[in-house]
Amino acid sequence: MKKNILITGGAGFIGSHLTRLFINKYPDYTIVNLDKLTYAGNLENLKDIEDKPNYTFIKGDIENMELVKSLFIKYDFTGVLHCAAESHVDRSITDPLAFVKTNVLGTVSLLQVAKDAWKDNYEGKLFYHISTDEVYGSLGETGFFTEETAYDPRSPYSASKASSDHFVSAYHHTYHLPVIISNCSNNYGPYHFPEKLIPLCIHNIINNKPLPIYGKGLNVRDWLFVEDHVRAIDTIFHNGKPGETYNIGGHNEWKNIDIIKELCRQMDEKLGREKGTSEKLITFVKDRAGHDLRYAIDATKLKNELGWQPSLQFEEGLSKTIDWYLNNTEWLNDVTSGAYRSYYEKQYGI
Ligand SMILES: Cc1cn([C@H]2C[C@H](O)[C@@H](COP(=O)(O)OP(=O)(O)O[C@H]3O[C@H](C)C(=O)[C@H](O)[C@H]3O)O2)c(=O)[nH]c1=O
Repeated sequence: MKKNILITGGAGFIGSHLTRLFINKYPDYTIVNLDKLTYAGNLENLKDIEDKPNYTFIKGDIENMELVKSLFIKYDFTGVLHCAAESHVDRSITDPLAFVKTNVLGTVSLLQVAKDAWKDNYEGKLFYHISTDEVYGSLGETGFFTEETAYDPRSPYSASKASSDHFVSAYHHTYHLPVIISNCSNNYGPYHFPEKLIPLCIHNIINNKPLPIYGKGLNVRDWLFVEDHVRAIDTIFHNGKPGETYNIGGHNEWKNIDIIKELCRQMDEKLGREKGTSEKLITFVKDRAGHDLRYAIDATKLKNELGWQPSLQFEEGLSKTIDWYLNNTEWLNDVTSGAYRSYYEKQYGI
């Protein structure tokens, strides 16, 4: 069946994996990727699919309602997969307003355009918001987030995502816009911008730089391979129930210090370095302000209702991820040096 779908933030980490999956799996779909190409959005992430006939890239901001309206008119979208977001918690602590702008105002602008474009006939339409488990706040040493857990965001980043989730739900309740939200745990995998824990430490191990561990490294995250996440989004987009929320997680909890030790172990082996070499780079630094202790997802609803489960064991996913970075040092050097940005700045005039 033919569909025209708008993916926002398709040049980002999760967005590029999602775009690739949809382009390759659904040749009958027309996919329009609207991305502002901020520091974390990178067209190199989509090099392998950029010439596909069902793919179009538009450089632009989700807050630009005139632009988004014109795209709805031109492409007659039946679906929106909304990935565009500022995503780094540390950046949100130093610049909260940037997060309100993109994550809150950007999402509401998009909702408004979708509602206006679809208001005469919601049949077959879906606005899908890709969100985070951080909206639920922080867990103690036990328990899991379920879809019924009350929102309790604690960082400017999670507050902005919680707010955007609430707007998505509000458009459903007030205007009956068909929406779905999924809240996912920490992702890892290829094309992850090296400001986040895993790619940052891979980059630093390669370059023999310190591995900064906040506090004592005892905070816990539930890690999911990004390709498993986008498979879940695909399943939910096609089979989920409008108005519903789905939690997505890896059931794969690690203390930060343990995950970095595992990363060091694998990288010493792959780089042919003596055992214990990379661990010596571990450096405990000042803790993140308001650092959430633990996230863990109960993804039973997704498993029972839609049959999704993670496919990859963590050690294997981490090994695949490290191999990708070792084979793509040019990508890593470009995104850390700014060479890539200046190339696309010239190309797209930003
Ligand atoms: C960058 C960095 C992080 N950390 C700690 C902080 C966290 O406890 C853990 C992971 O940090 P990271 O910034 O990679 O990810 P989270 O803060 O958990 O948030 C991530 O996962 C959720 C679901 C999203 O929704 C966010 O968009 C995504 O960024 O390592 C360090 O100890 N050192 C460092 O240098």
